[in-house]
Order: sequence, then C-alpha cells, then structure tokens
Amino acid sequence: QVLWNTQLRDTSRIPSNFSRQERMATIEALKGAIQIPTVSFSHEKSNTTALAEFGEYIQRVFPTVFHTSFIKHEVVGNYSHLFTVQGSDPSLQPYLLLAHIDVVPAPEEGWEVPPFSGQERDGFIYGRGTLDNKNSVMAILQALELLLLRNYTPQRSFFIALGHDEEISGTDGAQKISALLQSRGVRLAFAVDEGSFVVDNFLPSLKKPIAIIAVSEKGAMDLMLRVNMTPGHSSAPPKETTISILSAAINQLQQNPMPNMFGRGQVKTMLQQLAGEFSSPINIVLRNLWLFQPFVSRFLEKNPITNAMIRTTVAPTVFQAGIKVNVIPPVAQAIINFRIHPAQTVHEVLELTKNIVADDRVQFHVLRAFDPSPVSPTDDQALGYQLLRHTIHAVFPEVSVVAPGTCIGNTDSRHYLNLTRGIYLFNPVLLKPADFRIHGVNERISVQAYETQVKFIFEFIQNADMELVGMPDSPHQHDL
Ligand SMILES: CCCCCCCC/C=C\CCCCCCCC(=O)N[C@@H](CCCCN)C(=O)O
Ligand SMILES: [Zn+2]
Ligand SMILES: [Zn+2]
Repeated sequence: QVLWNTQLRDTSRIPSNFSRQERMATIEALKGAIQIPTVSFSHEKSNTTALAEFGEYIQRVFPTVFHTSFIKHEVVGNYSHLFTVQGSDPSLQPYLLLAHIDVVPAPEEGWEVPPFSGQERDGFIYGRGTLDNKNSVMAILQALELLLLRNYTPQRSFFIALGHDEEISGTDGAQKISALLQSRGVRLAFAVDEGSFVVDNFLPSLKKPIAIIAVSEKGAMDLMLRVNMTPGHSSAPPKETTISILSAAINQLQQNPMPNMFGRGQVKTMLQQLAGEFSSPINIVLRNLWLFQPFVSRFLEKNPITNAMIRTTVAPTVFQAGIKVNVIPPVAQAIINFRIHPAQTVHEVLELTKNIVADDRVQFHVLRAFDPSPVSPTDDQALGYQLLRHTIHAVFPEVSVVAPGTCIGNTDSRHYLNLTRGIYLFNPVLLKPADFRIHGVNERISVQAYETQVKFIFEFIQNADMELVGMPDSPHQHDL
C-alpha cells in the first residue's frame, strides 16, 4: 500500500470551503456554459460560432486563470484549448486533465426545459452538456480559479486540454493537442478524462454508492453493410429486394450477439472488489466466482450497461434505402456501430460479423475503426489511480469501495496514448439510475453534484502535490 503523507510538500493545504457568493457564481457559470450551443453534428458540420463564443466565455468567467503568470493558454485547432500550468518542482512528472466543450445535438422534443437554457428545477441544472461534458470543462477551470484566488501555486506541473470535437472524433482538437505536447517532449505521469462515475443504486442489493474508475475503453467500428440490385417495377417484385436482404443480415446480427467475454476484462476484478458492497446472497456469489461465474455472466447480460461491459455490442444506427414508392430499390445500406470488448480486436469482430451474416450479396465497408485501449495500471505505484482513489475517499465519504472498470463509450483520452499509459476515466459526479441521461433527453446534474465535482478537482490538484511515501516521484514503471 502507498503511504500518504497528508502534508503538502512545503505549502499548507487550502481548505475547500467556498463562500455563498462563490457557490452561486459557480452555478451561474455552468448555466452560462450550457446556454452556448456548441453542437457537433457530424464531421462536416459543427457550430463554429458557438465554439468561438465559448472560448470568449471562459476568458470572461475565469479571469484569474487567464491572467496568471505561470499559466500559458493556447488555442489549438481553432477552437480547442490547452492550458499549461507550470509547477515549481520540475522533477515531478506533469499530468493532464481532459474535458470537451462540444455536445451532441438536442432536438427540443421530449425536453422539460429547452436543452440550451441551463434552467434550474428542483435542485437540478438541465441542459445538453450538463453531464457530457461541460460539467468537467467548467469544474476544472472553476476549481483552478478558486485555488488561484487563494494564492495557490502548484508544485507538480499539469495541463488542461479542452477538446472541441470529441463527439465526432477528436482529430481536430485532442489529436492536435497531443501532437503539440509530443513535439515539446512532454511525457505525462497520467491523464484523467470523462467516462465513468460514482453510482448509487445501480444494481439491486448494492448497499452504498460505488466509484468506478475506468482503466480501459472499448474499441469501436462503424461498418457499412450494402446490398446492390438491378432496379425494376414494384408491381412485379423479385422474391427478395435489397431492403429485405439487408434487413435479414441485420436481423442475423441482432439474433446472434457477439460472445460474452465475462472473465476476460475488468468486470470480473471489478465485481470481486465490490463483493462486500452487496447484501447476501450476492456477496457470497461474487466471492465464489469459480463456482458462480456462468450465473453472474448471464445476470450481467440483462442490464444494457453491464451487458456492454462484457461483450462487443452491435447497434444498427443508420438505414438508408429506396428512391420511389414504385421502384424496387437499387441500393440498401446500413451503418452498424460496434463497441469492441477489450479482449477482442477490430479484425476479430469483422470476421465474426461476416460469418454471422454469411451472405455474399452483402458487402462490408469499414468506415472507421480502432482497437480497445490498453489497460492502465492500478497497482500501488500507479500515481493517477492512487490519487483518484485517495481523493474519492476524501470527497465522497459515503463511498467505501473504488474499483477499476471499462468505459463503454469512447473519449478524447485515446488520443493521448502516445504520452502516457496511465489513462483514467472518471467523472467525480454521483449518479442515480434516473440521471443516466447522457446523449438523451432532460440531461441534468444536481447543484450539489456539481459543487462536489468542483470540490473534488480543487482537492485533486492539491493532492497531486502531496508527498507520497513509498512511491517514486517519476513513475518509471509506467513510462512507454
Ligand atoms: C456494478 C457496475 C457499475 C457500473 C458503473 C458504470 C458507470 C458508468 C456507466 C456509463 C458511463 C458511460 C460514459 C460514456 C462516456 C462516453 C462519451 C461519449 O459519448 N463519447 C462518444 C465519442 C464519439 C466519438 C466519435 N464517434 C461515443 O462514445 O459515442
Ligand atoms: Zn463526452
Ligand atoms: Zn458524448
């Protein structure tokens, strides 16, 4: 176990007590950020006016961050932001905090309040981006602003990278920032990004909230399936059309899920570490996975989120066919979005898919694909993981277990694998099942959860300056 010297190296700790005025300003700042519709629609289309406005907004709301001599601010790829916070001790390896300013579209239908209004109702701030991921953008800058106003000077250098195109690829933002840091010879101790939460009541019989730090993220593949045919008159149709052939192929994929990989990834370790958090008899089952693995594995398939953690998922998301009501369609095509389990590769999933469809009339075109990310270390020497764990216990006293997990989505962090192998995905926000509204309608964050997120980052930045007994300051073990 790492021993934590609770003293900072030579400065004294700044308590995370904020005045009523500061707390109100913190909430207003988040609401203002939600009101700027920084939507990424597609590779071709994003709201660049809003992205530019967002850059001006953060300068206005966080003046101290932008006017501190040891902080350098740069705009990268036109709308992304890189902050370099120079620490006083160059022997300490720097780290990186990540977040993104763009959001997915939010058609107004189904929303209780307009999605870009940032309105507060019953203790929640509503709006697109309140969880994904303007909460992190604003909380990081807010925590830093509050620290600076209390004359904080860091000892360990760190970077803050705010991408502007995470929801479409991250290639203009995160990828360029990463290349810039690499060109400057930067090597990171670790990076922290969105991707997991503190969850309460997530599974039946879980007694208390648990914190899951994702230490790997799934791979992805967008695969186009296409069927071509000679068009003709719909009054004398052939037995099968492009639409029916393609539908049958998709149906095959839905009826034959990718293999259950429970036991080959983070989930088994996660459940073993969480066993004590479940009431009886689940705790006994989880402590004896050698016997109950098949039962647990089937149980996990029943919940869409845990199912996504144990297998490659297959989601048909786009279907296009037909040119006129009385013409046999010449082309039918669909895009299937795969999320690849850490124990599989793009190549394996593509081969499995072809075997499942087993129809030569269906063509396969890989539009975009990448393998799952490597698993980041969680041992006693893993600085990023241990700092997160320590800060979680301090800020969320109701959480008794912190466990490693897998992120079922993708994040900008995968563009930073050239700079570190310690990538940790964790949003310090406590979520109940009713709040899992990322990309959905009525996305929201409670005022209390957001204030806690700011407090968490305020504490985390200071913890990164803490003297760790039993841990080398440069974590050579995890260098590339
Ligand atoms: C006992 C089990 C406890 C499980 C606790 C799980 C808690 C976390 C559950 C879900 C979190 C999901 C977070 C996903 C973040 C994904 C961010 C995102 O939307 N990324 C996009 C990127 C798109 C890139 C270009 N296509 C995506 O993945 O689609
Ligand atoms: Zn996100
Ligand atoms: Zn998202």
